[in-house]
Amino acid sequence: MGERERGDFSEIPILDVSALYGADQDAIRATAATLRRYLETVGFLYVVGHPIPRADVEAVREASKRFFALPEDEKLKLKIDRNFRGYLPFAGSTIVTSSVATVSKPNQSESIFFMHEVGEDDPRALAEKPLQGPNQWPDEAALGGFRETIENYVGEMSTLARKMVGAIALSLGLPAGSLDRYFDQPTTFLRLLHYPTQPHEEGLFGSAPHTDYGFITLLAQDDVGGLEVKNKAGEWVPAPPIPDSFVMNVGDILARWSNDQFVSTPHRVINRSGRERYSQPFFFDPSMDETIAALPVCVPAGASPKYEPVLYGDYLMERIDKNYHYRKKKAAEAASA
Ligand SMILES: O=C(O)CCC(=O)C(=O)O
Ligand SMILES: [Fe+2]
Repeated sequence: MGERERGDFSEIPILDVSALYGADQDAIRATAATLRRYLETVGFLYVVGHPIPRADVEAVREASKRFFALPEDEKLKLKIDRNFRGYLPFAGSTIVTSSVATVSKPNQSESIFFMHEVGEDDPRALAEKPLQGPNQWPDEAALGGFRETIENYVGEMSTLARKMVGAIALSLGLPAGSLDRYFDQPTTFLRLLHYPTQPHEEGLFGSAPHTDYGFITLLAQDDVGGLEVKNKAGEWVPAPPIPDSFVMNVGDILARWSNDQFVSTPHRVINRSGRERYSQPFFFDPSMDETIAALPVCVPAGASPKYEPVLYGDYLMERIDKNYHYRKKKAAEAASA
């Protein structure tokens, strides 16, 4: 890709990140510089050359398939709770804050969320801080090894995400560790998604056009395809499966933090393959109690930042309450109380 402006792309670029795991400073800088270009122009890229074993990605996919194959009443025992952990049944979320389209039909997917683990006796859970509590795990008797598989993957993905945090800092000309403190207690979501094959129907999506809320997303998908990313011309550019890659994208808080230097690009899923699709996005976000204010390096001299500073926890709660049916009623009640 040459000099290009934001949104001017017709395919999703591929970045080999293996240099980030070595000691060659020139190679690290070159990787960071390329990353910067992709985050500025596309907001999406494939990450290859990472050290996460294919078997660990596939183990999560197999665990996901086993979970979604359970009877609905078993899955509903883990129904998503006030801390946003658990099972979201088919047609349980509608994206209403989309800037891309007026969305009314429910997403054609079911999913289960696992967030960063917060034990019942953790001060954050005891203080009833929003979105801080334990995960809901399936019965070991029904799905042996499930929790271990998920927790191992979350550990590996967190390490990769921290590598990318360092590369993003470097890409902006900051010291590699300069953003680390924002992720001391990261807000993480592993979402396991199951998309049945869907009928041809206007305005019907597996995942309706949206942008992601957080900092970065690292997504593993199976070999079915169906993810599409919107370019400046309004075309939906496919992000087809590439073996051993993660699709990485900029979320809204990274765009905001970068004063819109980096772009949070709309994307959607339509699964008309005739096959079931499984994907596993991992969302890696700042600590809830960190304030996100425009990075000075991203604000032109003499200009003011485009956005007010925001506490990440407040920002996230607002986004989540707007987007999920099951929370809307509660949020409205709280607002009128
Ligand atoms: O399943 C996918 O490929 C994308 C899912 C997605 O965009 C999301 O959950 O935010
Ligand atoms: Fe997304």
